[in-house]
Amino acid sequence: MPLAIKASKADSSLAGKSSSKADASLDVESGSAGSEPPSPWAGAAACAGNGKSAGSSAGGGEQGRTVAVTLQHVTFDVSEGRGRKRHWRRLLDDVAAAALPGQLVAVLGPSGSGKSTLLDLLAGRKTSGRLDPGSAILLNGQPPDAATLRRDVGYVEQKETLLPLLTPREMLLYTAELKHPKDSPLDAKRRLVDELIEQLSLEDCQHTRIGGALSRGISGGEAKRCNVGVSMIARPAVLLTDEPTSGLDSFSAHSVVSALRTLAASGISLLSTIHSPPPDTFSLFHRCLVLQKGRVVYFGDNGPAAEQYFASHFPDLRCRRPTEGIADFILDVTSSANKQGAAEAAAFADAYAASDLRAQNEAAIEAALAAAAVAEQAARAASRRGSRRHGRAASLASTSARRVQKLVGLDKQGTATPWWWGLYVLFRYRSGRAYTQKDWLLPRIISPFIPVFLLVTVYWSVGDDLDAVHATSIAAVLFMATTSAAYGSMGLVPNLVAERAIYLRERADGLYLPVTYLLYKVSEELLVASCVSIPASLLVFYLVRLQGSWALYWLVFLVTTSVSTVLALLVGSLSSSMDVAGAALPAYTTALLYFSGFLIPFSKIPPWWRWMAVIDYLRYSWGALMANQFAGDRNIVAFGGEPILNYYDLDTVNPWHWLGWEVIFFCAFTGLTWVALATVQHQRR
Ligand SMILES: Nc1ncnc2c1ncn2[C@@H]1O[C@H](COP(=O)(O)OP(=O)(O)OP(=O)(O)O)[C@@H](O)[C@H]1O
Repeated sequence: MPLAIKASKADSSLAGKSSSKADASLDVESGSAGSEPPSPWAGAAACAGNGKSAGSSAGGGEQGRTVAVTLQHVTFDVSEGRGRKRHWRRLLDDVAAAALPGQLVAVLGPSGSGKSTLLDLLAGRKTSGRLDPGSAILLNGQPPDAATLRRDVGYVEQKETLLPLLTPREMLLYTAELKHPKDSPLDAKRRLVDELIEQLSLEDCQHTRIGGALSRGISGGEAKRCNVGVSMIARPAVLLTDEPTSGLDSFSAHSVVSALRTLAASGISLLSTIHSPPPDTFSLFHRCLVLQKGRVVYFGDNGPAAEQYFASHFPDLRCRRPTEGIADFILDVTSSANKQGAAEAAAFADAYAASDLRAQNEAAIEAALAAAAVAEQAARAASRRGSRRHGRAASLASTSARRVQKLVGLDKQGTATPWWWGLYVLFRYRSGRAYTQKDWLLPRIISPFIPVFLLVTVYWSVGDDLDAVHATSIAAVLFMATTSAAYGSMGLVPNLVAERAIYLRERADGLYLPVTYLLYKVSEELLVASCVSIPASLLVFYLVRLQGSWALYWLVFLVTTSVSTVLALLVGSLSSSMDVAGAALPAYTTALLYFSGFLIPFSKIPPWWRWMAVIDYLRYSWGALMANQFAGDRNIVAFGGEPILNYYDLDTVNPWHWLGWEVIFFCAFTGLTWVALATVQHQRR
């Protein structure tokens, strides 16, 4: 257990005196493994020198562009509680730090210290809270607009969002096809993928299926590195990674951080949150930013400099154990201080606030900003268009987090490729692979034939004798055919909910528009459903000996399946979880069966429920099938001497018109699903 941090209560003069020694470390080489970059602030010059600023460079994927990230006075609050108990809680308090080109910066701190919040803010992905007007989050000295964030900042979420059926190579190429302009040659995209596979050491698993929770695939470390590769496809100048080593053994964790280090060496500014890395892995980071309860406890070089800082500012602090890494030590002493009380918890941050190290860091950030401003000015002069865009850029520094999110979240409509290209790529890579997988294909082919088998064997040739008893059986056959089409799509819901994290990440990355995803999903399912529906409807129609037009029977069956498919998509996009979706769709479909006209004829439905029958798409399906079957002379007398269509209030129905109504339902549900996919947010950050 660490000693109580008595020294932390020392006044600022103590901190100031002792810091001078530690602060000298800013000018020396990083104590971490490897050689680059030579000085902590070397990137500032690089960024000023390349003349390409975040606001002025051309489209994403441009190699050699460098971007310095600077944070000044970043203060962020979220609201908690309801009604009169509502209050603001401070998650980040006056944070100042920087990540310069070529630097790998570790963001460290006890659980709940605000590490992910900081990354989310940097990426513009925070969906709630307010950023203090004095906060400045700048890329090359400029508040970024949505397009700049999308182009220059890559974000690797903690949980992998990879497509289980693809291999790492296919996953990267698929992302490249959507993230780069459609006109850029496929060979160039392949070369980029080759380069990333090499940088991330994915050669051995590049042709192995990624797999998922239930199917064996690549290892955890390989999946993490592939996840990083997906974010690197657009060649962002800044990469943010949230706990890239979580859940990995020490060897895999080291390989992931080594890969990040390689990426940093190519000029990327990299910030990564990390938890308890092994000492040799942590030594790969150039700099570290330590947060405690949202305040900066240390920002400086990793390795001996950090050790020296803590030793000189807190002489009463326990010594580092022989086998303990500096990251574990910092985490242990800050977490213990959190448990000891508010004064102890604040002591580390208070000491840093009063230290020369902080003053030096702030001066260096100012210098980096000045250098970036010179580069920006040159770039602006070179491009009037760039200048106009710059003028329009909303000030991220003085905006609320909701606005930040609006800039890059729901408003994020910009994609690198047109919608039809997105549809082609989704279909080619995702559907192309799904169609070859028996786990995906067989349930969709076999399940429609189960009700067909039952209908055919139970009602074999029943249509040969059109008497009152058989007419009732045929009405039941048509009702069951409708019901099976409605329930058949329910199996899609779990797949949709499970895929949501991938959809949200791909949308946030600007890979495609909601309408593209919707069209891909609907066409992927309906292509299979159309093929299966032909033999299924032929079997029922001719073996049960139904009458009327087979084409109409098939079309009604197909359109009903289509409506239920879109409905499954709608429920999947609206439901917050698998449990909700699993309960909502069967409940809604069962309610529709009551009002479909078979169980209760329309005129016998209580008046206050008739509206439900009017908007019940199954009523139009079954009604159209009945009108097709019993039209004209076939409208035989059934129940109580009444012709069957009259009994069911279907005597005036034109089956083609009712099929048209079904098509209208299909369009309406498709529109609603599009709105749901575009607006409903399930991830609150
Ligand atoms: N939108 C929000 N609304 C309310 N509280 C939030 C919100 N976002 C984050 N928090 C809270 O802020 C604190 C910091 O969260 P954050 O995820 O940034 O911590 P962290 O340092 O990344 O923690 P960990 O290491 O455990 O992942 C936590 O207590 C979290 O519950």
